[in-house]
Amino acid sequence: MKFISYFVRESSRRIPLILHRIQNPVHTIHTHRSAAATMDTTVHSAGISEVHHVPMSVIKRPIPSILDEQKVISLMDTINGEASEEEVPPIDLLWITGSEGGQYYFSFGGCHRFEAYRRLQRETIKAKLVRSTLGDLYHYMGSSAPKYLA
Ligand SMILES: Nc1ncnc2c1ncn2[C@@H]1O[C@H](COP(=O)(O)OP(=O)(O)OP(=O)(O)O)[C@@H](O)[C@H]1O
Repeated sequence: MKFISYFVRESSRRIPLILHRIQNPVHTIHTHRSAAATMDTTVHSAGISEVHHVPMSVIKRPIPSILDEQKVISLMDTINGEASEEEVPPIDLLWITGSEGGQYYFSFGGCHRFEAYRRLQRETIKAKLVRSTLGDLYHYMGSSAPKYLA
């Protein structure tokens, strides 16, 4: 019994240490899957387990959000709580490589979570990166999709 509890404790310590650097400016991947991250996936990110800490400054949100103020405030409280932040799942980002090699991160959903992280002046937000193409962006933006990526 003592051995089992030692093993469980040691394993759970190791999980958050699985950190890698993949590319700038998205520095880290972790494969730790919280209950929220596991259960609260979208159709786009259902097969993606890696969660990245993506700098807020690199995320493009071309469509303005319509926000429920109470929900933003409630999310800010949850995110600020040391124990409760895990209850907020990662947002999805469309990750597009431009024709000249630049990396672009577009966000369409996750409006309330993004706004809560923004108001809290967090430098990064938890996100799943959904590999996407300019064609995918056209689905969201039609002809307003940025031409500089093509
Ligand atoms: N205090 C809270 N208020 C609202 N959602 C919370 C809160 N704490 C944790 N959550 C979780 O955060 C997620 C919020 O996702 P939700 O789809 O409701 O909003 P959003 O994606 O940020 O905004 P939108 O759907 O408008 O784009 C849910 O998975 C919810 O369970």
